[in-house]
Amino acid sequence: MNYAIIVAGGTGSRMGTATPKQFLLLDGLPIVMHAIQAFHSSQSSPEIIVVLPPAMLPEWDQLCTKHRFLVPHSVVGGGVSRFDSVKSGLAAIKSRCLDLSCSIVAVHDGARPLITPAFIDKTYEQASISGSAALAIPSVNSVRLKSLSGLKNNAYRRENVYLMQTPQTFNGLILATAYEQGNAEQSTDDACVVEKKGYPITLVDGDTRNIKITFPEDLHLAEILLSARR
Ligand SMILES: Nc1ccn([C@@H]2O[C@H](COP(=O)(O)OP(=O)(O)OP(=O)(O)O)[C@@H](O)[C@H]2O)c(=O)n1
Ligand SMILES: C[C@](O)(CO)[C@H](O)COP(=O)(O)O
Repeated sequence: MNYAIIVAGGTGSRMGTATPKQFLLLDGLPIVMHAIQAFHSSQSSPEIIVVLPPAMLPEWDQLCTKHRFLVPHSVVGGGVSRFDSVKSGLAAIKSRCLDLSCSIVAVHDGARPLITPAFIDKTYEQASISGSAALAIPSVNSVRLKSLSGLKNNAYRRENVYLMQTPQTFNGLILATAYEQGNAEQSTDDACVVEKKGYPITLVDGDTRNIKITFPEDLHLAEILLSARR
């Protein structure tokens, strides 16, 4: 069984809008609904769990009705950090899946609306082979690393640097076991959490257009990228 956890429980503080960014409109539809739609359209056809800010739960049905959004999914409340929100999504999967080792679970940012079904399917296929599959793109800029003291910096081979995207997709048991660790709350992505538990991460070529909406200018870029698709 395939599952998708779409994390949309953040506040979007860097975006600076009163409405959390994942509910802002992109081409007339809330950003997070684009991501949900892409998973629904994928051949992997996962059961979709959307993690929302708890305060948003009572309004969600009305938002779906307003936008005639009929894609099947369930919703759960998120936590203070992305880590906590993924855990909420995993708890929902655990309550309905008897054997997690037979499942594949993708985690995707609700703030990445331009993901396509083809890239989603690539991660499910690879995770079913190697247990993990995280989208990543190579750095196109030169890279320097700061020393631990922060006082020096040195050139680093950019060929060795990959920028992580989502979805990040895993065998369900691997992901659930990794998220039981108490010392991984600071991890910024799922690959980090899984790696901390000692599992290897398989990188899958990502897409430069699969941007995360973080700052206001990202929304303008997303509009342009979306119109170029048509
Ligand atoms: N407590 C949280 C924090 C983040 N996220 C989700 O994780 C994704 C990536 O996080 P980010 O882009 O950093 O979103 P925010 O945390 O909302 O943004 P900011 O850091 O600017 O406040 C987003 O889809 C966001 O909604 C979440 O589900 N629960
Ligand atoms: C998961 C992620 O999108 C991979 O690039 C990213 O790490 C999220 O980080 P943020 O600090 O929540 O923006």
